[in-house]
Amino acid sequence: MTGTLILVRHGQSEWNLKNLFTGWRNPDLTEQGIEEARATGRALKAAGILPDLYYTSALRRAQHTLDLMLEEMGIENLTITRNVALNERDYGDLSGLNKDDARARWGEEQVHVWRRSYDVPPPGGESLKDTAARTLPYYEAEILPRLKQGKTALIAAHGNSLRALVMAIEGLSPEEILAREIATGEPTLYRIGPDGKLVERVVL
Ligand SMILES: O=C(O)[C@H](O)COP(=O)(O)O
Repeated sequence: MTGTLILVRHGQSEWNLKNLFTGWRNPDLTEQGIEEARATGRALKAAGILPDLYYTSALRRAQHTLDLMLEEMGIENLTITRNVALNERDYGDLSGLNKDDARARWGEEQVHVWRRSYDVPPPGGESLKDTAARTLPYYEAEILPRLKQGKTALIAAHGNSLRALVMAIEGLSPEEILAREIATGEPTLYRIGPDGKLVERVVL
C-alpha cells in the first residue's frame, strides 16, 4: 500500500507582491494568493484527494493557504499540526529588503548566491542546507512513518522548506534542486512506498 504526500507552496503573499525578502517575517496572502490557494483546494478535491493528516508552518501565509484549501475541499473537524520546522528559510539581514534594491547594493551575482546556492547562507540567515537540517528530521520523524503506513498527508509550506523536502524525496543533487522553482499555490504529489522510497510523482 502506498502513502500519498501533497506539498503545496503558499499562495502569493503581500511581500511576494512587493518583491521583498520574507523568510520568517509574517505577511498574509494577497487577493491573488487567496485565489491560488482556493484553486489548489478545488484541484485536490477534483482529483478525489482526502488527506488523513495536515501540516503547516508557524507562519500565517502557509496557515491561511491551508485553511482556504480545506474550505474548498469541504473538510472540517480536523487536526492541523503547525511546526516551525516547516517555516521558510530564515533570510536573516535580508528580511524586509526589496530584492532589486539588494541586487543594486550587493550585485546580481552575490544576491543569486544567497538565494540559490546550496550552502552559502545570507548574512545572519539560513542556507538551503541549514533549512534542510531542520525540515528533514521533522519530516522523517513525524510524517514519513505515516506515509509508510499508507496514509495521505498534506503539507502547506514555503518555497525553500519544500525544496528541502523535494531534494530528499526525489534524490536530487544541490544543482538540480536549485534549478527547481516552486510557484505560489503549486501542488506536488508523491506516492511513497512502505519502504519510504518514492514510487512516483503525479502531476495534478
Ligand atoms: O522568503 C522569501 O522571500 C520567499 O518566500 C522565497 O524567496 P526566494 O525565491 O528568494 O528564495
